[in-house]
Amino acid sequence: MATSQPNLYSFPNTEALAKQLRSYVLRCQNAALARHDTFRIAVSGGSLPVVLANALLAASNGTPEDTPQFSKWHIFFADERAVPLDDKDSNYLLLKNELLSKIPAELGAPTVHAIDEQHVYTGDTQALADLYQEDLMRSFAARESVKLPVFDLILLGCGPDGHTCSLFPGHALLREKDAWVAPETNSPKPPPKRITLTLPVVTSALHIAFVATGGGKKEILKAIFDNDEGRSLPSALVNHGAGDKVSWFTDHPAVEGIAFPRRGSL
Ligand SMILES: O=C(O)[C@H](O)[C@@H](O)[C@H](O)[C@H](O)COP(=O)(O)O
Repeated sequence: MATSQPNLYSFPNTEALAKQLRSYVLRCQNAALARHDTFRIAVSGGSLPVVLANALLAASNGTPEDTPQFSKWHIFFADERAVPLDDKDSNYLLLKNELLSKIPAELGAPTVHAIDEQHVYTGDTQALADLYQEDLMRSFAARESVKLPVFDLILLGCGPDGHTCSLFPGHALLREKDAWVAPETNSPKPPPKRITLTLPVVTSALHIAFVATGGGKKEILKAIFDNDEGRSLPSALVNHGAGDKVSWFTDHPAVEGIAFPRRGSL
């Protein structure tokens, strides 16, 4: 467990949030490119792709620091629904529609690691998770000694029950220690079949950001940040496991009445 605390940022509206999220993601990108000339990132579904697109498709100030170098990005999915890639429930389709298809050609194209669609049709969610883990191994485990992949950045959402990725409260998956990617066959949020990064993979990332906006998130954020009973919620477990590597990007309605100290800028 980390001894440091997560960073909780709160902004007046989603435009202000997107601006700061852009700075944050590009700082992570620039540090990663300086380190290993590639930027390995995982993204969630839900409301995140829209906010991310607002952040990244905004006009650059023209400096290299403020420019997404998409050709050096490897984008993975923090979780994905076991559906074909053109299904309305696919996180890949959502990201494609909101962001990937709108990236101007001069910014280059990212390498996107989608699930193996053929294994969606077999209905074998374990095999789907295993194949995605193999994809991660090809990208991260050049050496056999690599125990866990270390993403440069993982971008997450937080559900009204405190779930993140497809890690749901009280689920045995939260105790997974070895697998990098695991199947979920009975998700309380539809569709039921999914694959997800496991908690050790999430907390091993260099940077982890949650985006949670709107008054509908108020109660669950209070439970995560202010109440001891919320400690076992999946999103709280990310906070406890990764400490100040975690940054929450929220708007004011989502954190109304929360005692945990918050900041208004990076
Ligand atoms: O594919 C999914 O279902 C998501 O990855 C899931 O973990 C999502 O991030 C949360 O449910 C928050 O969703 P919202 O941002 O829409 O509240």
